[in-house]
Amino acid sequence: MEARGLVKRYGQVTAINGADFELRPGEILAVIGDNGAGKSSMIKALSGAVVPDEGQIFLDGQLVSFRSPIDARRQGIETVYQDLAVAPAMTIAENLFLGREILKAGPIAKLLRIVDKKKMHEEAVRHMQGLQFAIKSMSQPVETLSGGQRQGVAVARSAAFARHVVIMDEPTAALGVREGNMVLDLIRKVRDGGLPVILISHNMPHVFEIADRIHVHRMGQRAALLNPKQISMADTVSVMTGALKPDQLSAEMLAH
Ligand SMILES: Nc1ncnc2c1ncn2[C@@H]1O[C@H](COP(=O)(O)OP(=O)(O)OP(=O)(O)O)[C@@H](O)[C@H]1O
Repeated sequence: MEARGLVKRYGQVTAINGADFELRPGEILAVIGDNGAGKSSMIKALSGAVVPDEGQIFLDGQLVSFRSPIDARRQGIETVYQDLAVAPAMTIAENLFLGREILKAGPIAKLLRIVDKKKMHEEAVRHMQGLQFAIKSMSQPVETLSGGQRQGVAVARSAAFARHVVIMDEPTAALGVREGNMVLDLIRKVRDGGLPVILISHNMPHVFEIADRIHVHRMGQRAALLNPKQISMADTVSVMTGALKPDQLSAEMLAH
């Protein structure tokens, strides 16, 4: 996924100020930036939640434009939001297929929208096993799971339906250490399964643990693309706050 020169203004405020973006196949790209840097606005433009005033978005080299999140979803982009976006009273299997239920075969079943619970259950088991997600039963209501497991269900759902990109907005923010690590593992599995991941996070240790490249956002733009294997966390934070300019960094610290 690529974007060139994205702009979004809210009255006097320019939330996205000519931002470029690039996500490569098979990578986890972390997006970091101070509060108000415009990360969410850019991510919303990439996921159809905001229509940019200017700029272009490309998927596999093709120009695309999203009028809504549903539009972006149809084109293979799934987003996991930080606020544990699952339906607590429904089972894991039902949550995985929420809004995309598999209907039973035949015209009457289709007309009456009779869902094929057995098939959904089987598919859910297959998919969760593929992600090595340890759950006793897919018929368990999501409210009986821990916070980390719930977020795991949201991640698994996005991975099941995304064809191009999975976007995760602070997926570990509400979680404890062990649960956060579990979600990080799951994100790695999503990448290793072939889907590139955009991870918006304020959690530097998580970013450094998992990201292949780091997009630093500052004042509505991409300030730098960093190589987490070559730059320290302290220098990364300095780039984020503007204390360190990208041209003061060595070539290896920059990602290409
Ligand atoms: N719907 C809106 N209406 C008006 N101003 C907005 C709107 N959304 C964002 N902004 C403004 O745009 C700027 C960028 O906000 P944005 O939420 O994109 O930043 P952020 O980097 O995601 O911040 P945070 O890390 O705090 O979530 C801010 O000044 C914000 O007040």
